[in-house]
Parts: sequence; structure tokens; C-alpha cells
Amino acid sequence: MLSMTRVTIRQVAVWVLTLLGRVCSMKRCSLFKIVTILFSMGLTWVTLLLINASGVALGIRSKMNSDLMAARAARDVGDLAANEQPLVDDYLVQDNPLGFYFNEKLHGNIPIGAPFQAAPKLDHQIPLKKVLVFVGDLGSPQVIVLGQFFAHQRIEYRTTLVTGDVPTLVLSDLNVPRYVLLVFDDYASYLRLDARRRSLLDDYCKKYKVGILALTQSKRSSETEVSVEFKLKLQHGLKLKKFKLNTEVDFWRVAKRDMVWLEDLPSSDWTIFSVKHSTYRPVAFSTVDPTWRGSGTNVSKQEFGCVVALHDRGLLDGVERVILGLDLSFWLNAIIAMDAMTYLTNGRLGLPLDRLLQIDIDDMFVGHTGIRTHARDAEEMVASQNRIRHYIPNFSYFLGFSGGWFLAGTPLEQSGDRRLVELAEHFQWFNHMYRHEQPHTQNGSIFKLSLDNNTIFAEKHKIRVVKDYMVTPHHSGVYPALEMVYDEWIKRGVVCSSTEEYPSITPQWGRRGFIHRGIMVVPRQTCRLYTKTVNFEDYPGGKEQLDYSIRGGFLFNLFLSTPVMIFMTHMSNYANDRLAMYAFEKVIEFVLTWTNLRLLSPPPAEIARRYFSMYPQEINPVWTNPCDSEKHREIWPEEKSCRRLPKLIIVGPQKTGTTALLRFLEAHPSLKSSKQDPVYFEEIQFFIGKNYLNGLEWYQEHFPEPNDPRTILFEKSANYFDNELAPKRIYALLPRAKIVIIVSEPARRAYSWYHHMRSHDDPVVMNYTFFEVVSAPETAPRFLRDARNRCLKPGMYAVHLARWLQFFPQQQILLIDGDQLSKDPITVLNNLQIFAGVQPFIDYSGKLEYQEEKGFYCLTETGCLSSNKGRKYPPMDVESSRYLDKFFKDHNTNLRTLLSDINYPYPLWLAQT
Ligand SMILES: Nc1ncnc2c1ncn2[C@@H]1O[C@H](COP(=O)(O)OS(=O)(=O)O)[C@@H](OP(=O)(O)O)[C@H]1O
Repeated sequence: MLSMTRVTIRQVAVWVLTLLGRVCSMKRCSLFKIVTILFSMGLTWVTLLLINASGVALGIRSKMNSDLMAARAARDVGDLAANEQPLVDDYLVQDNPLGFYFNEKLHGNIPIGAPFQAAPKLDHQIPLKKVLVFVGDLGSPQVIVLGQFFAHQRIEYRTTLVTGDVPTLVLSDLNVPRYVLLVFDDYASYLRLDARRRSLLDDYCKKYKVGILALTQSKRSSETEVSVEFKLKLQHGLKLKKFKLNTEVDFWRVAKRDMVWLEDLPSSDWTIFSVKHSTYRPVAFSTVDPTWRGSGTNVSKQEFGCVVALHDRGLLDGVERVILGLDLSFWLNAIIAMDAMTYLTNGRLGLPLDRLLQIDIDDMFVGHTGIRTHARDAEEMVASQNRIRHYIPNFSYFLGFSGGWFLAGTPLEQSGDRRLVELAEHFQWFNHMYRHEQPHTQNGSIFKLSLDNNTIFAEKHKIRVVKDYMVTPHHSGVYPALEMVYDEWIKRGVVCSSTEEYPSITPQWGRRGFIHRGIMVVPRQTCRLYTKTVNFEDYPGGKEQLDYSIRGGFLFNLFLSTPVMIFMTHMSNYANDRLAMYAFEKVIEFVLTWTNLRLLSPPPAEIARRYFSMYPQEINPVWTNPCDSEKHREIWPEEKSCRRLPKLIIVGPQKTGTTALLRFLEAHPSLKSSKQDPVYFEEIQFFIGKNYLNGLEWYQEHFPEPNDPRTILFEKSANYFDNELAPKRIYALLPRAKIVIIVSEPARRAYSWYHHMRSHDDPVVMNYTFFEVVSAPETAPRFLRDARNRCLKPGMYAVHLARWLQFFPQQQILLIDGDQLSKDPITVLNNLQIFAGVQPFIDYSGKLEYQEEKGFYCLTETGCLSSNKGRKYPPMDVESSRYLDKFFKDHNTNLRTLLSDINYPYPLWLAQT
């Protein structure tokens, strides 16, 4: 058993030591705490055995993307920080990549392609991206289309200006390529690259077997472009009809290779290619529209005589390229692009062919008299389902019912309700709320009663309800997550749900899933049919637009690019003109006619499990602020407000005077710190580790309700500073928070940490001298290297500060000189008040006085900090001091560079080193 688990006794011993050490280093180490830790480790150990033995962790460790691991390894200095997370947390704390989809930030409304905030220059802070997209203009609609295309498929990408510097392509230390594909939004811009940049890119492509996918844009002054070097002619600005694929091309996967599209093609901006070399082979053909009087009509009109997509096999220069004669707005091009991407990356993007489909019909029986289903509609739903089963054998509509509205409509609609219930066994049913109540307007017992009533209704009408899937009206309580909903769902055996609200409803392509307290929440899609969209004329643009959506437009593209689709529709969409039945039947037929995609309809829990095994990086939620979104505020309980959230966070690092700063700020009448936590004392440590998984309500409960508009809530958790996830998570929840960082001379900080650990009898530092800890080589035992890392890593200030600057604008970050905080706290506190806009301003000279005996400033009213802050210990030995001077030299230089770059004054100790 033990060998199966891959966890050795030695690892466990190290782990025990590490955990004890870590907790002691966090806060006071009490006997009670040690007992608690040993007990919880016992539990964790059992969990670990289970996880390892059964593969419950969705095979996540084994699936963990090797690129990501390599990137992580590369961005840490040697082994430093390699052991940041306890083993069992491995899969829980993986970086959530939402930021990548939202253009480096977590904000859904920043358009893709918009330049992200001036990023610091430190290479190892930039996460691995998979596709590098060269664009002419970051704000062009073309870039949006490309961005959506990648975002839907969870392909990490980075956009960069084709005219700018070529970004770093290879992770320096490990020789790991960052990108598996280069994309150009306009092939002409690639042809026009200067020799230096072109050879840089071509060399990269050749060395790492990376291909190029290029689109074309025809809105240019010259209609014909000739590349002598590539023996290639491009003719732009054409209108085409008909489209067919080259059956001889061997990379067709999504596309049906023998497809022939006989209709007109949209756009008059097509490009066609003429080639004079065997290195090329056509990918798709078309015919120039003879009626076209536009710019390029002097080309052959011959049936399928024009090449509209080209594969350059790289015989000339070793670089493989696929070039499309337009952008991705034409759905056939999008299919070709998908197949080309798989081909050009040797499948490294891992795009699946399966599409998992569930169609929910929310609000069965709910209100809306006049637009509800009649008996004939109910029968037609069964017929529609049967027609879909022809393509997807297990398919059923999923009906979310609110029994409290049964028979609420007109007599005809009442007969519809009765017929639905008679036909109940044909469908799948899931619990909504009895009277369609929104949980955020209820208390726990009413919420429970509503679910009970719905269950009683179902039993009475012999409706079999799936137990493991539930959705609430308006997604209330699912996201933003209300613990009351999760509490009740867990009790009832719900294991999955779906929402369109995470992290926000728009953009649709940005919706993601998360797991909260074991409940898997999968993103939902809308097919643009809502409660009031009941007749064709209600659809924006009418039936013509709906048909366009099905035949290659919005709806088709969703199927093309979204491997897991849970659609939201409503009862009224199946009555009246029965738009939903029409739309789904047609789109399914269209998809299966033109693609090799496989449509499947497994049960909801299976869909959810497959979703998270496909996207394990989404397992952990990234909590956002309900009050930052109008939609979320509507489904967030009034009394919870968002006032109980901090506006100021002291993020550390440890041993720089964070406690002194906390205590001094608490002496201000307008500044209220978080409440004491029984485990973490004055630190909540929410944004790192497991506390984060307790959810937003848990965090809010740690703050007092502010009673004065001038009150500023704040918290300090000194371990945030050097944690990789903290800046992103804090930014997601508190994008306007003021961040306070204290930097003191890093060797002094390290020495203070060592003595702090000794005072807590940490078993590692008790057995090793300071020098032995800081200079532990890579060959040293793991526990010693861990101690070394925890001692030194927070002092690599530039690395961490750069990460904070990736998220927070500089004006929101205050850097305090730790030495100044010790020697002249009054000035520091006065400055901090101005920085945080504290009202009223209080001159701290009346609140603090220097205590000779302590050797530090203390509060006049309550006295000095406890004896474990400002300890007396012998001066650092010369050997360690020399060693650390050398060790931190480059880090301090990096800090100087970073601070100069952002025009920030150096702390005195830095200026003097
Ligand atoms: N006014 C005042 N009183 C006491 N101590 C002061 C004060 N100002 C700064 N310091 C320095 O704070 C160091 C402890 O840092 P932290 O509070 O950040 O430590 S911890 O991370 O919370 O454990 C502590 O480190 P040691 O001297 O090693 O104990 C002090 O140097």
C-alpha cells in the first residue's frame, strides 16, 4: 500500500517537521496547536493515502501539465520555493489561469488584446503561454475574434504587436519553449518582418518544431502582394462563392474532409493564393464570384480554381505554415484553423473532438401566463427529444421545475402542465425552488422548506428527480457563493450545478467552472433564447439571424469551440414558436453534417467530472467582489453587503515589523483590523492555503461591520507577500485595495526569522546554526533546504514586488522601509494615513514614544509589543553576514532596477548597499 502511494516515510517525517516549523513561524506555537496539527496531519495523511490510492484527485497530479511544471521550476531560483505548498495541497492550490483569459487580469470587461499594465521586466515572473499572437493593432475586431476563439478552448495565449519587440520565446534557464504555436492576424505582416525578427522567429520554430498559423486581411492599398522569396502571390479583396476542402491534405480531424459548401461566402475581403513551388499544397479551394465588381476580378473564375487556404510545408526554410484567406469570422475557416492548430502543434494543444451537451429548461411551471406550454407543446418536446436521440442516443431535456406554480396559467396552459407531468418519465427533472424563490432573499429554513415542498410535489406527481444536480433561480447563491445553499445541497447529495455567473456573465467565452466544498459548478451557456424570446420575431434579427446563428454563426461556433456545454433555456422557448427545439435540432444536425465532432450527453455529474479533469486548473475558485458587478449585487443578500471587506492589506513579508505596524494602526479610531482568529491569531491568511476555500462569507465574518463611513477595515497577513497566488486573488476580490509592503534589509530579516523559529523550538533550526541554514546546499536534506527557503525567499524582494505590480497599479502599493518603521514610525504612520486616505488624520507623535529599555517605539496608551517582537539576540556572525551580502546582492540590484523603473525612492538600507 505504501509503495503504491508514492509517499515515503522520509517525506512524511520531513513534512511533519516542515509543518510544525511553518506554523511556529507563523504565530505563537502552543502545545494545543501542536496537538491540533498532529491530529489534522493524521487526517490529512489518511486523505492523502486515499487520494493517491484511488486517483480521486482526477489524475490531476499525473495530468499536471509538464510545461507548467517546467515553467514553475524555471521561475524559481534553483530549488528555492520549490516546496512552497504542502503535498496534499498540490492540486488545490494550482494557479488558476483566469488571468490569462482576461488579458493578464481578472477583469472580464477588459477587451482581449488591450495592452496590459506595464509588466516588470523579470522574465521568470511571466507565466507560460501557449500561443503567441502577433497582431497589427491590439484593439482590432480581428483580435477579439481570435481571443474568443482561444479563450473558448482554454488555450492560453498572449497577444503582441507585430511591430514591437519579439517577446522572450524560450524560458532562459531550462531552454523550455514558451509557445507551441505562433499566430499572425495578417500574413502580410509576417512577410514584411525585417530579417532579424523573421529569423528569430523562424529559428525558434525550426528548433522547437513550432508552426505558424496565419490569417489574412485584405483591407489594404495594394490588392496583390508578391513574395519573391516565398514564390507566392496573394490577391486580396475578393468575393467568393463555394468552398471545398482538399481531400488530400492529411490533417483533417474536426473537418469532414469531403465537405463541399455550395453557397456564397460572407465578406468581400477574401484573399486567394497562387504558388510556384512544390513546398505548397492547397488546403481549401473556392470560386471567385463572377458578379463581383470589386478589386480583384481579373482572376480565374473557374469552378474551385482558387486556393483560399494554403499549407506551406517548410521545404524552403523548415518552417511549417498554414495560411487562411480570411479571418476566423467564417466558420469553415475556424474549423480549418482548429485542425491546423492540432497539426502544427503535433496535438500539443490537446483539442478534444467530444462535445458534452446538456440542455436545461429552467423555470418549468413558473408564472408567465400566456406564454407557457400547452399539451401539444409537451408532446412536441418528447418528439423533439426523440429526433435528437437519433444523433445523440441518451439525450434528454433537463427540466428544472418549481412545483409551486403548477397549473398557474390559463386553462389551455393548465392542460399543458398536466400533460408534462403525464409525460414526466420521458424527461430528466431537477430541483429548482418551489416558488422560484431566489435563495439570497431567504433564510436557511425557508430555503430548506422550499426544496422540501418541491420534493413533495415531485413525489405526488411521480416525477423522478435527479439528486445530484440542482440549479437555483437566477443562479442566486451558486455564484457569488452563499454557504447556506452549499450547506443544504451537500446534505441533499447534490454534487454538481451550473452557472453563467462565474466569474461573470459576460463575456460568454470567459465563463469558467469551479469546485466549492466538493460541489462542481460547471459554466453554462446561453443560446440567446430567454424567457421572453418566444416567437421567431422576438429573436434579435428574427428567424434569419437565428438561422445564421445555427448555420455557422454564434450557436454553431459555440459547439465548435466549447467541449462542455450546459445550455440554459426556459419553458416558454418550447411553447409558442418552439424556438429552442428548432434551434437545437437544427444546430445539432448542422454540426454533425459538417464536422467530425462527437456529441454526447452523459449524466450531469459525469459531465462535471469530465469538465474538471479536462480543466483541473479551474478547480479552485477565484472569488470576486459581488458588489463590483451589478448582476452579482442583485443576487447577493442585502445584509451581507460588501462593506465588511478590507480596503487596506499589510501583506508582509514576515519579520519586517508587520505586527508593530498593525498595532500602531489599530490605535487609530478609523482603522479597524480583522478579528482575532482562533487558529491564526491576528492573521487571517485567507488568500493563501486552505482558508481561501472557505469562501467569501468566511472572510467577511472576520471583519467587524463598519459603523462609520470613515472606517477603513484592514488586515495583515505577513505570508501574503511572497505567495504566488496572493496578488491575483486579492486583486480579484479587492481590486481597489491599498497594499502595504515592508522591506527591511533582507539579511537582517532572515536573521530575525531564524531567532523567531528558535524561540519556538523549531526542530530544524534548533539543530543547525544560522550559517548552516542559509548556506544549505542543494544536496542538503529536504527539511534543511525548506528552512533555508523560508528564511531567504521572502527577502528576494524584487521577484515578489514585481508580481504585485503585475496586478496592482503602483499608486495602490506603499513600500515601507522596515528600518524606518523601527526608528521613525511616526513619519511612516503619517505617510501611510495620507496614502490610504485615512480620516481624520492623526499625528502619531501623540500616540507613540520611544522606550529605551525595549529599544523600540511603543504605544503610549497600551505599551510595547510583547516580548517576542524586538527580541535581543547576539549580532550575526561575520561568515553568515558575508554569505548573505553575496546572496542578496543580485536581488537587491534587481530591486533597485525595479524601483528605478517605476520611479520609486529606494529604502535607505538599499541606497546604502
Ligand atoms: N515597535 C516595535 N516593537 C517591536 N518590534 C518592532 C517594532 N518595530 C519594528 N519591529 C521589528 O519587528 C520585527 C518582527 O516583525 P514582524 O512583526 O513582522 O514578525 S512576524 O512576521 O509577525 O512574526 C522584530 O524583529 P526582532 O527584532 O527580530 O524580534 C523587530 O525588529
